[in-house]
Amino acid sequence: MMHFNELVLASHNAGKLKELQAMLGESVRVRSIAEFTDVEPEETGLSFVENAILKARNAARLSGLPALADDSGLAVDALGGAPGIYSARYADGQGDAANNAKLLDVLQGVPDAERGAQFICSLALLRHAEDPLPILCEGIWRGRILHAARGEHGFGYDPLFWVPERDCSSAELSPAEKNLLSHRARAMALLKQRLGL
Ligand SMILES: O=c1nc[nH]c2c1ncn2[C@H]1C[C@H](O)[C@@H](COP(=O)(O)OP(=O)(O)OP(=O)(O)O)O1
Ligand SMILES: [Mg+2]
Repeated sequence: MMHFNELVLASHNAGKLKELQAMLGESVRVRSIAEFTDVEPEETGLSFVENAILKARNAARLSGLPALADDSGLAVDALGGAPGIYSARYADGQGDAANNAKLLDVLQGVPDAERGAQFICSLALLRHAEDPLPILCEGIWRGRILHAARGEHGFGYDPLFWVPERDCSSAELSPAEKNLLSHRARAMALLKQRLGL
């Protein structure tokens, strides 16, 4: 079991930060990496876990605090798991709307039965920048890619992600409900267990 008073969240994504903060609740004082830098580290890893460690290590180094990073993305069955770790960069850095437009375009004509997909979240917590044994947790959320965007909540690919257990898109879920079901919620539940929170 491990206790901190404070940790830094190593993400520059406002949607993610909101969700992670809500899930951590009052259990720990959360600082943002934005207090320490505007520069985003290059995500050079070939797996979610490598990128999560890289981002957490960078944040721990810059802040001197324990650091939690989230590397996540969408893996589409019909695309062999793409965009995967490249989800944020799918449309060459043009942002969420362009990423979603590209995904719809690439999946044009693919029938529902072949539109299965999953969100993946890899969390890495480093107690300090040289921590040789990061705490690693992951979560997966299965769904399917819609034919058009639905809903206004969330961020990223949420408007295109059909949630079978709720019969709506991820962007139609309330923030509280998404935070009970999502890949990030599952990974965070495991992390909280590991930390005794
Ligand atoms: O719950 C989610 N709902 C919708 N989309 C999501 C979700 N979770 C991840 N995603 C998408 C957004 C982005 O296209 C990619 C994450 O990329 P990823 O590099 O981990 O995050 P990021 O660059 O936005 O922020 P940062 O690296 O500073 O944490 O997957
Ligand atoms: Mg990123």
